[in-house]
Amino acid sequence: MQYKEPLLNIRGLAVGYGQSLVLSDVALEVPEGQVVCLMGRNGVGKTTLLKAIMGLLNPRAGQVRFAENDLTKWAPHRRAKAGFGYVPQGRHIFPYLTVNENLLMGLEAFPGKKGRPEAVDRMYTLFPALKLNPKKTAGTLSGGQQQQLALARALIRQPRLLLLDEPTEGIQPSIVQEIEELLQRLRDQQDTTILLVEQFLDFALGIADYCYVMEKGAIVLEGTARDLDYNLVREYVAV
Ligand SMILES: Nc1ncnc2c1ncn2[C@@H]1O[C@H](COP(=O)(O)OP(=O)(O)OP(=O)(O)O)[C@@H](O)[C@H]1O
Repeated sequence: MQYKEPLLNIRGLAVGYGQSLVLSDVALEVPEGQVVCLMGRNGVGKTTLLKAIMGLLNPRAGQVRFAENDLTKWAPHRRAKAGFGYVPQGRHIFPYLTVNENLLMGLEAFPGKKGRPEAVDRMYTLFPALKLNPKKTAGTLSGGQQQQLALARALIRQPRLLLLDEPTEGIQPSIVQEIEELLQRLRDQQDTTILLVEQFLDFALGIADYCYVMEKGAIVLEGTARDLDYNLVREYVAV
């Protein structure tokens, strides 16, 4: 059978800040249509890896391949156009803009995109809580609603690969469950491929097809969510 390259294919990635090297020789694959989760304690390098994948940090070695193209030297906006959607840690919504304006900002870099009202309506169908408050200033929403808005702003462009940095951080359990259901629906119905950074173990194992565990800038454990040793993963993730 012919080898099919995973949608996202990271090889030998080394990334650092100034003198310090944070990631070394990281290899990670995200097959099309799957949810892959990256876990690990605070400070092991998960956000650094997502930023390097998004093109916000330049790697010192290694390759980022997407849909069989080498994107390693591509700028972030070019990766976004190629189909990357990124929801950073801390959400980074525009607090002084309304919910509706935040959603439209998701399309801003894509002036040629037609069907804006349809795109916005699609997001309101996915996130009914946002539909209740389209004119509300985003900064006054609850943490859970802000997270939903950040997700919607990334999803409005229908990215082929969604990069999510700790979507459950600081969010109440009922909204965590809503986000879990949404990610499952995205994977199952819309065929969105997801790379999720997450420290909330039950959430991660509940949604992921495949998991990587990171320690001190290197992948130390990987496997399907079903086969991974729960207690061992917990040891790596527990503070
Ligand atoms: N802008 C920066 N300049 C210098 N060092 C940084 C910078 N950002 C992160 N680091 C360092 O890189 C290492 C990895 O940080 P990173 O944020 O990638 O970890 P993380 O696993 O995502 O942790 P967290 O869950 O706390 O976000 C840490 O030691 C951190 O202090």
